[in-house]
Amino acid sequence: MNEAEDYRIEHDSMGEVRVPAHAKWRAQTQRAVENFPVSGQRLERAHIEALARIKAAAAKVNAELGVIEKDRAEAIESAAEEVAGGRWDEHFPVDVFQTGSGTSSNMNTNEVIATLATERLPEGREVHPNDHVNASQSSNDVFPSSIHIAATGAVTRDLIPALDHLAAALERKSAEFATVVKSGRTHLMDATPVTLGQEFGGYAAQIRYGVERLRAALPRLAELPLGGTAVGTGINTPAGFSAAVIAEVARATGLPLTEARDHFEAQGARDALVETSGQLRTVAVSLTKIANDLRWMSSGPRTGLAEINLPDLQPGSSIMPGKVNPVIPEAVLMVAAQVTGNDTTVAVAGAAGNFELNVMLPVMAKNLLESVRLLANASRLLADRTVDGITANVERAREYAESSPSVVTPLNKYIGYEEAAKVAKKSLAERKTIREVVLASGYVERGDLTVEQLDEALDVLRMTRP
Ligand SMILES: O=C(O)C[C@H](O)C(=O)O
Repeated sequence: MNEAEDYRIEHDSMGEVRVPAHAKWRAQTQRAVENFPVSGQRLERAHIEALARIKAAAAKVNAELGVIEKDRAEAIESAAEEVAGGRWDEHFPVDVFQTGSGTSSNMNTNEVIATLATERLPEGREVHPNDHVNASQSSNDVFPSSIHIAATGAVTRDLIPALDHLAAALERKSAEFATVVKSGRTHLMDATPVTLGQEFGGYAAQIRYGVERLRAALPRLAELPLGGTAVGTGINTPAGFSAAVIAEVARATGLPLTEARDHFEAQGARDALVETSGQLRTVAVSLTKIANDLRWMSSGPRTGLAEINLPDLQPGSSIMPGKVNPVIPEAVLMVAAQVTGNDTTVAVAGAAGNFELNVMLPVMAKNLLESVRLLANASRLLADRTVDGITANVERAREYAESSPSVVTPLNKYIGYEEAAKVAKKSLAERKTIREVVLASGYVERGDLTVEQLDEALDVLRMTRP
């Protein structure tokens, strides 16, 4: 710490440490602050809350099981509630890139709560960070449990509602654009017609499936290793502790948390975090496809596709007057890139478990929780600031659909694929419509099809509902 700063002396099992006078944390946190000045990034708010919820529940159950005294337990519970509520976040200074088990953050939580709890008790009645706040626990079960709690909360309360919101916005546009016919594109080349409504319906389904994917991962994400303590065996934990603490945290948070079915899987591996991150990556991939389609369809206004208009949100250029850019889809694309990168980090970290513990836990937490937050915010912005305000350039979209050489496709059944290909090429070479070429090429006279059949076959809206 800074020499000029006011300090007090704290102790831990390694000796004395100078701690800033104002700090609620103690010696082990201070050592971690000095050992890990790496990124300047701290635990996410939801993560601190989850740690504190575990400490409150553990204190209650420890008192019920006779592990700690009632007055200390009540003081810990009350202090932990305040920490959970966010009042003491600035007293969580430890960098994310720290000890791989999260011991420094677990001890940071123990120390802050011990200080706050001691302040609530009569003079001389101390609360010890290890003996009381951490009683019946280890970082190895508490810290991963806190990640699972925070992630379950963030996925169910932030991300899934945000994705539902985006899907609903896309579904409204799908209905609004049900009869707006446009050229389909495959390989970025003109294909047979679709409606804009069909495209938006597809986007909505992508997002709905993303929600299904996340819900499918939730039962495993919500399984907690709590009670396994150091290596999954539950050493130093009284019988019944694990189930009772998890039930208490589930009650306090309203989340569907359960005890790990296998405490050795739950302690040695973090596969459920990897799985959830993979589902987040799929959502990011869906958003990338949607954002890119919106950018292409709104490109122009003169020299691009210009089939749709996105709402004008801000001047796009510092030098080109009047230019407006698709800024929200661009932000969404960057979020998706970040989430994809975060997923790689989570996967690499997830693969790094050895024997009874994974020691890349804080970085998994940071990346997973950041991905959830970014995706939730980006989905809401995309819905509210872009999708809701999209309008269609109906005429232009129809013009493209009608001029696509691929509208010749329904003629296959009358004149065969090879003749139809000749018609398509001729229409392009001679800059004529398919209809004009068919009429000029004698197919009607030869009895291959009637003019009525030709008009019906070339009806672009009909082609979208064969
Ligand atoms: O901090 C703990 O409770 C355990 C630590 O992570 C360890 O296994 O060395």
